[in-house]
Amino acid sequence: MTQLQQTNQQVTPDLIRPNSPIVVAIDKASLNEALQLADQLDPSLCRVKVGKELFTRCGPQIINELHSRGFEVFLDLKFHDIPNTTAQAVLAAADMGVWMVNVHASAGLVAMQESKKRLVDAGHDTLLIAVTVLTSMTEEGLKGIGVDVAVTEQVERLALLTKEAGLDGVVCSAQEASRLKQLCGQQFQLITPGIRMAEDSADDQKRICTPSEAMQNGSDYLVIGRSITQAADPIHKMTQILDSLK
Ligand SMILES: O=C(O)c1cc(=O)[nH]c(=O)n1[C@@H]1O[C@H](COP(=O)(O)O)[C@@H](O)[C@H]1O
Repeated sequence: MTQLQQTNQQVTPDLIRPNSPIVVAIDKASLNEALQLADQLDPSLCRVKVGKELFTRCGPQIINELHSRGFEVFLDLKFHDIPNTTAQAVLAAADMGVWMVNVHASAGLVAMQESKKRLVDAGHDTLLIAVTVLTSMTEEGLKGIGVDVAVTEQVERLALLTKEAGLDGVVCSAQEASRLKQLCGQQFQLITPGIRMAEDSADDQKRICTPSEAMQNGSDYLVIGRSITQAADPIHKMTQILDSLK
């Protein structure tokens, strides 16, 4: 580990490791709104995800604030760049002490391998996962970007590439989870957004599942945003979701 990396690393306070598959996507537009929501959530019942909007507005301060409240944080910045840039960005994320970080599998094998190597070399145990095909995409959407195969085929191809690179798992739709567990093994972690209760609006998500379907299919973690964050009572909604998993 270099001196620079050492000095960049945050000392993370003691975090609570919840026995829960739920990761709440805190897709809010300001530090205040994000913390207002976080203060209603319980770090023993869920983890939280910080994505592009919130991180671009608040920077590392939001990570520190969530850590100080005991939350394990998934920093979802979906890095997609040349290998050196991707790997250095992953290292910078891990230096903040986050629980999980992601890249796009379509950045390629070398970018993923290099990212994993820099985490290992720096002694980080941050989980590193790769996005396969966004849950907002359909076969038609893939065709539009020149990928002329079925969504499931592309998801499987990118999951196998991610496994080959030595990453911990992938982001996929829960609709693909049982097939990916067969293909990549039980240890390969499946993080699944696009989770909706039957009564919820799908919004811009295309490949969706209910929480219980997702768990039955083999998801390890359920990323849930608007169903919880835009509910009149987010805690009540989360309790309903947890009950639906019993
Ligand atoms: O990497 C992600 O978290 C992600 C990948 C993906 O394929 N689809 C997807 O929706 N996400 C994220 O998961 C969250 C889903 O939010 P809701 O649709 O509001 O539940 C958002 O923060 C997305 O950025």
